[in-house]
Amino acid sequence: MTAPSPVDAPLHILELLANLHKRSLDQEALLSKTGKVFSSSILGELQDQDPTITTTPANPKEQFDRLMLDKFIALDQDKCQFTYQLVTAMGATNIVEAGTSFGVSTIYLALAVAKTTSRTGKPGMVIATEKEASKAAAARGYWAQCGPEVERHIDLREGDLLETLKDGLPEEIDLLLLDIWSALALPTLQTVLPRLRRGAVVLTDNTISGAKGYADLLAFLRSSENGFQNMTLPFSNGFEMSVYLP
Ligand SMILES: C[S@@+](CC[C@H](N)C(=O)[O-])C[C@H]1O[C@@H](n2cnc3c(N)ncnc32)[C@H](O)[C@@H]1O
Repeated sequence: MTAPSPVDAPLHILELLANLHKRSLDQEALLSKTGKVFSSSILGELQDQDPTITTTPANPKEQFDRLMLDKFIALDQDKCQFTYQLVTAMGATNIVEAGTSFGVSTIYLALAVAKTTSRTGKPGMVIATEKEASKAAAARGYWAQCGPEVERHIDLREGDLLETLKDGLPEEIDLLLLDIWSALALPTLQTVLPRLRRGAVVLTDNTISGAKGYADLLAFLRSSENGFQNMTLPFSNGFEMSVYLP
């Protein structure tokens, strides 16, 4: 028998999360033959399905971004629940999320931080990041539906995260969630790295199926001189848990 959800939250939030995960999976099923979205390689599959989509080799990134504008691409529900458990177990209160999209994983992070801050009295914040204004606005709408307990623990930084994460990070970060286009993962880690505390955790989505795109990140994480201990957790498509022990 499957264990019930570990997420301790009011019913309206659990129902909202279930609904958002379903919408995300429905979109992904339509979007990709493999059922998952990893990188701009999705463009070829999209064109097969809808010949009206034109890909211009000169600007595949722009085309990809346009196609992703209304897509959730939410972190899978079991990975979100695991992340919630981990954040709670660590007592993590300073978290960076790259990226945020419509804010599904952010809700789990904020719920876990809220729980720890109310127990310990420590301040805590999820620094969320999204470059698309329309996605950021929708995410804020979902967080408002969750209520002030969730909203007040999220600092959403709109724009390119390589800029928005440059300043104003807490002295010590407990956890970094890398749920971002693979090419951005290593630059994001390098931006946040100076603030990672000893014992901080970096979680990276899809490190089995996306191993090619993540080659530079995985080489960095697995190089002994960079201070990470890594394990690929056996979730669908892989979920890398890297503990920073320099
Ligand atoms: C996989 S989705 C994140 C899903 C989210 N964690 C969730 O579970 O709902 C990645 C998001 O990163 C955003 N993104 C891509 N490049 C970015 C950048 N340079 N700065 C900030 N956000 C970016 C995309 O617009 C997309 O919405």
